[in-house]
Amino acid sequence: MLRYVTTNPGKVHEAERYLRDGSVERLDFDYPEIQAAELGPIAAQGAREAYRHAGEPVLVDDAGLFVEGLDGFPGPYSSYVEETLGVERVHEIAADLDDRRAAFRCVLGYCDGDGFDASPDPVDRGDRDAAAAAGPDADADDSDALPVKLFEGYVPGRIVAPRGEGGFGYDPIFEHDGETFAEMDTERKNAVSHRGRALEKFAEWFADR
Ligand SMILES: O=c1[nH]c(=O)c2ncn([C@@H]3O[C@H](COP(=O)(O)OP(=O)(O)OP(=O)(O)O)[C@@H](O)[C@H]3O)c2[nH]1
Repeated sequence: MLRYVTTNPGKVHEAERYLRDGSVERLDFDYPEIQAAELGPIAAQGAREAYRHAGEPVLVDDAGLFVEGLDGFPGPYSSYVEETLGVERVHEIAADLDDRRAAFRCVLGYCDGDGFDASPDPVDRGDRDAAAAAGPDADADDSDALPVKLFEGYVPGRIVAPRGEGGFGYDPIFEHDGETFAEMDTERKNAVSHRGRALEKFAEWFADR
């Protein structure tokens, strides 16, 4: 059984379409997240932690909002900023910027405790670089050697005044193609979103392996 490991019901709701054949179940576990400038290393280490906890194949989802005019902030800190400042404050800060372009990114990390053909891609390389930069202690635990396969999704947009009732998180202030994510139904959001794109890549790879 594959476990989709997250504390965020909004993520699970969006993933259901891709995971609905009964072979995946949500596991509500708050795995420890490392601090890093990129999502890849956070998802990779999170997948290892989640696998160690679950003892069966896991998929974790690390996501964030990257605002151009704020040099990518809040990025990997999106969850913390949502909890502390709140989405409305992020919009207020962005409203003063000349450049309100933004992007959502999502990295899914899959770990089954086994080896598989983890052909290097830019995200995988980022993980290795980050592990090297973290110093020798980063490799102290044997589980750090567990291979993790990463899948990335990205969607460009811009920050606008809040509109719409759907979705979760920053959805009301993120506009793509004239609509905010909170104005889209789940199917429409999945068709264009960072998570939908990453899940599509994962589902294709998972079915073929
Ligand atoms: O408007 C949004 N539309 C999205 O599609 C979306 N995806 C993620 N986010 C936000 O970005 C942070 C992720 O943080 P995150 O990956 O650490 O997840 P999380 O802490 O919510 O749960 P977990 O999966 O780690 O348990 C959190 O603030 C999420 O609300 C989104 N906001």
